[in-house]
Amino acid sequence: GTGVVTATPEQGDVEYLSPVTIGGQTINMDFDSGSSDLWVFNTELAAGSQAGHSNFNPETSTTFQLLQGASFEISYGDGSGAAGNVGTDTVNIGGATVTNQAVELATAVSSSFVQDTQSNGLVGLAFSKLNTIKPVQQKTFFDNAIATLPIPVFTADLRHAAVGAYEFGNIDSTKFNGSLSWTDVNATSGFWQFSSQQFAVGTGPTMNLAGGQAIADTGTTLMIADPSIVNAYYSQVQGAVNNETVGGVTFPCAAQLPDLAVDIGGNYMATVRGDDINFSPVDAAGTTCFGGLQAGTAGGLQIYGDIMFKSQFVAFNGGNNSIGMAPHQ
Ligand SMILES: O=C(Cc1ccccc1)Nn1cnc2ccccc21
Repeated sequence: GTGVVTATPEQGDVEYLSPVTIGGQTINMDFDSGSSDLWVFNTELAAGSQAGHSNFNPETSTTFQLLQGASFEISYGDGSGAAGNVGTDTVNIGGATVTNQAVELATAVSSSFVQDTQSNGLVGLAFSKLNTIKPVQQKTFFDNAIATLPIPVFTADLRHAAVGAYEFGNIDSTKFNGSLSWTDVNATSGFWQFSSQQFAVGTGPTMNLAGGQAIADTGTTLMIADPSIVNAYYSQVQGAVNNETVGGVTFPCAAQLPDLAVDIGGNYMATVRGDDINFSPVDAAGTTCFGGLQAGTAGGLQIYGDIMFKSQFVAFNGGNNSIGMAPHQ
């Protein structure tokens, strides 16, 4: 069957939380198309780390089974991470159910996860080759569910400061304008990766980024793009500066922000709304704002995170490794 769950933004759209039922226990988790581990806060964690969180209790689940000798250890691009043991249990996401899903029980989590008490773990939705479980790598929820879904797809409908949805096994065409533009994905890296070699700032000319590559990553808050894109963009924003102290580009919160169009696989120019690139104030007075578009390393892999998803409905097709995109309805 299909599955649909709400995707509720935290304050400031830092991340989106969705309800996941593990062994009959419903826990709000962060769906992450940029990684491939399903790990959860749980009663094995130190009490100080559990505080404030919903903690899965493997002992009260009648379907949980420990995966003897298995462990995981994951670290993310922002330096955060988690590690622990592994079991299997029945995982139900909005009706889409997998009976023997690898459920990773963190025994150690980094402080940024402990502090974010609304998030109680991650559901990795990138390719299973990135799963960190040893000695035997395990499959993601989507990989396990795909054979039972009417169509081998999950979709992300993330909104600015509003409740959206993740859906498995169905494409809800009432959620986007026009038709989806489909692009082949190169799964070699384990990410939902595609070429992105052109961009345009506002009504300006289309510019080239030879060899540009990007991933669709719901687990990243911002949009990390090549410095050439970031410089071209903020050259059009009065008062934009590279602010070392806060660690990125800031500008006056009153600034008029142009849209940014980025190429998706040579088939489609995805327009990211300028408003969504005004991410958050950095000062109490709300005078200076932090950009939702920030620079990665020149020539590096670009990370199209939630800032892009707020403008684009995205379908991930695991049947033929492609991504479909269209503006939100
Ligand atoms: O790790 C990344 C991408 C990233 C961010 C910053 C610098 C370099 C690369 N995103 N991500 C994907 N899942 C995540 C989970 C937690 C934190 C970040 C997460």
